[in-house]
Amino acid sequence: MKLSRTALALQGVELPKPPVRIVHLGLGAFHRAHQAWYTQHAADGAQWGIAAFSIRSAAASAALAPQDGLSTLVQRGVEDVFDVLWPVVEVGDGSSAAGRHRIVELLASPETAIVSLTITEAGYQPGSPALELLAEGLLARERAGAEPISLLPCDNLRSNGERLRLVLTDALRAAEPGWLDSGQHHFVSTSVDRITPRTTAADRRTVELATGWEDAAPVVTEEYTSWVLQGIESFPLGRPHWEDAGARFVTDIQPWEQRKLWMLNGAHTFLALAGQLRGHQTVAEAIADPELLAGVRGFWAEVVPQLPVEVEAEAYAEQLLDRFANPRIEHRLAQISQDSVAKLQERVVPVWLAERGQGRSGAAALSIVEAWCRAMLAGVRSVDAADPGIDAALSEPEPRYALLTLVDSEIAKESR
Ligand SMILES: NC(=O)c1ccc[n+]([C@@H]2O[C@H](COP(=O)([O-])OP(=O)(O)OC[C@H]3O[C@@H](n4cnc5c(N)ncnc54)[C@H](O)[C@@H]3O)[C@@H](O)[C@H]2O)c1
Ligand SMILES: O=P(O)(O)OC[C@@H](O)[C@@H](O)[C@H](O)[C@H](O)CO
Repeated sequence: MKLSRTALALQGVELPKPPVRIVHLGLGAFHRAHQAWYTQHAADGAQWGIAAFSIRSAAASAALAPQDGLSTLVQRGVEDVFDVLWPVVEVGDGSSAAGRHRIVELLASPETAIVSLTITEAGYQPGSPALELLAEGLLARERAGAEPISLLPCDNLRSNGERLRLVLTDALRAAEPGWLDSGQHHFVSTSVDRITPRTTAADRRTVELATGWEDAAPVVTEEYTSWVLQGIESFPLGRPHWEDAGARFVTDIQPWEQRKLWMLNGAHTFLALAGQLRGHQTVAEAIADPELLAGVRGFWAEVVPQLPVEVEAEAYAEQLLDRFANPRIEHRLAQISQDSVAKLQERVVPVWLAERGQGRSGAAALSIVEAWCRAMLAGVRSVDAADPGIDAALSEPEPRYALLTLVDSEIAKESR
């Protein structure tokens, strides 16, 4: 049996089908494992339907449309726990004319209260299709006279709400000078955490064997999840009560996002580069390598003193070791090694600067940047927005110095 609302209804399983109040851009695995999961587990979740759109490729929407937006969530701890995710009630292909038209229509609708995004870090670059769609939709909303909306970026970026506000203001400036500067919309910074690797054919088979239904796009994730949001007052049109599922609202997100971005994502970036250099393929393999484990621990020892006690960074580090070592989560290093230059600048260089500023060496942070250099010199490459700069640096007489300069000129000078 193929998974769909009709097929489940025939088996006596009636799932909620709430009206669309949330529009999501970036219909990947993570959105379903995280924001859709929180919505499903909010006490009032059955009032909040999500219309979710793929932006870059039609594959996710093509797989989920025949399933009425349903997908199976596999929470992979010691055992697998299977659940059907139902908050996504509509899916579309934002790369098609019809999909784009529907996104703009929904953004202009007074019923829409929230726009959330998982468009990868690249999606926040000027000119990205997601930003252009968002700009078009918000202008249509303005013309329709609908109320201001809440925008909720869920990508691994520092101050992602503010970042979105800035890039969107730029995107709108040409069309309507100064319009978005009036700040009538609400940009909510969020720190999101749940390791969700790309779904494999083996995962699809596992779901079919366990549940009896065929799901073209299940999602496999870990048990751990966390969602920290800044701006409880930023939802004038309402929101699901995500706190019921453990979401936490804070007044200052910075230490939380630093904990997550520096400790988890910084360590992932290191493991992805140094791990591939040492012939590993997954995070679990890499963290089992004593040399890499020592590198991660050394980096965390530099991060922890930079964070306030209330974020419990030491306890988070211990949890991370278990999460990274989970052999049942097959998180491939090649998936997480893209765009390393920008990631090092955001996740590792600030730790080095803070350590130096406090009179210490920052040696562990520096050794991560050096591992990246070694990877580039050894030809261990992934797609990177900085590729032209990397290629140019590699052909310099002093390639190591040129590579380090690309990441941070101070680091380059220090390690000359
Ligand atoms: N997977 C995780 O463990 C995880 C955890 C925390 C945060 N995130 C964030 O979520 C993002 C998506 O992760 P995922 O696992 O769902 O990936 P995915 O590959 O399953 O989906 C990515 C989605 O982003 C869209 N996209 C890709 N490049 C884009 C671009 N340049 N502009 C606009 N849209 C673009 C794709 O069309 C797709 O819908 C990550 O980049 C990260 O910022 C992921
Ligand atoms: O492309 P990145 O480095 O931003 O993210 C890759 C993984 O590190 C990331 O998806 C983590 O699994 C996630 O951030 C866990 O919450």
